[in-house]
Amino acid sequence: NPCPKKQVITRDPLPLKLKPIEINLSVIGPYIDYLKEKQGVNNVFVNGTTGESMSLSVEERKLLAEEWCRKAKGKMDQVIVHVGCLSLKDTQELAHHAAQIEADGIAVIAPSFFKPSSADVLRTFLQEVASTAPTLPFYYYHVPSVTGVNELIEGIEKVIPSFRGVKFSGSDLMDLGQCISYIPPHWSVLYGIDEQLLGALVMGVHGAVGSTYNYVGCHVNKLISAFETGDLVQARTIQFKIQELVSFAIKLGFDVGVNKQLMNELSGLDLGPPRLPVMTCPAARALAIKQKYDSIFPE
Ligand SMILES: CC(=O)N[C@@H]([C@@H](O)[C@H](O)[C@H](O)CO)[C@@H](O)CC(=O)C(=O)O
Repeated sequence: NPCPKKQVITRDPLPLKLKPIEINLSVIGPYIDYLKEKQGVNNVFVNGTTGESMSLSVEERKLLAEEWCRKAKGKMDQVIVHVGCLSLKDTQELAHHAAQIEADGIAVIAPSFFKPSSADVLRTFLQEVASTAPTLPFYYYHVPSVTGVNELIEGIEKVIPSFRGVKFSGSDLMDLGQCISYIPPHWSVLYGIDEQLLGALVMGVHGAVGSTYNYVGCHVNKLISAFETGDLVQARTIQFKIQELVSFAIKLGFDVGVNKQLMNELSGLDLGPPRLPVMTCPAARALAIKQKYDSIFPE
């Protein structure tokens, strides 16, 4: 019988939301205060992965970047605005805008639908973007699935004089080490895998950009200080705690939507839900991760 009478539906029904979730600029100011005062975070990287940039319109990204820059003035050391889009024109428009609003730097990820066919092609894409904001420090947002970083950065300063470093979101320590050993002293490599930052610090990264720093920022600052003073036992202890939290979350299902909910719960601010196709985190999952957080990092 091709048409069974009974069907068992085991999936949770998807929420039917016809209108996209709107951005809420009013929470940015209070969120900056929370990051600074409660997490000891003094630099922000906005409109990246955690900020769901790829789900936002160019206009929305401009409004968000503007508000971050305005509210962070005098409070944060740096606001780096990620401006990468699938379209070169949109990326250029956002880069130009970031310069107008006096962001401290821009970062660009490689387009991921029509992927650049070689490092040379990607370098040309980045060069075209950088030329629209030539005075802004420029960071390449490296996600290894798109292209190798080392072939890309070799000689890049000749075509992008404003090049200042890489946001490195790969786990290959050989690739990372070669990137760090290549770069001049005025560039930075910012590491993007929170659960293995300590390994990257040993390799020589200069900083870290990560989603979990929204709520473990204060602990990561202690990890970095412990590393810098040579207290590896303490640095490892903190790193292992972060690993415990992340692996617990991954087992339950960890994505940008879950992160967003954790930011809500742990900041105490109403930052709202994510936008489709990122799904809102089920309440039970957020609660379980929050309880785990509280047990790993008691007040
Ligand atoms: C793929 C991804 O979202 N990576 C995160 C990490 O912080 C990641 O969530 C964390 O290491 C847990 O795996 C960040 O690198 C993303 C990030 O910094 C950004 O918002 O641009």
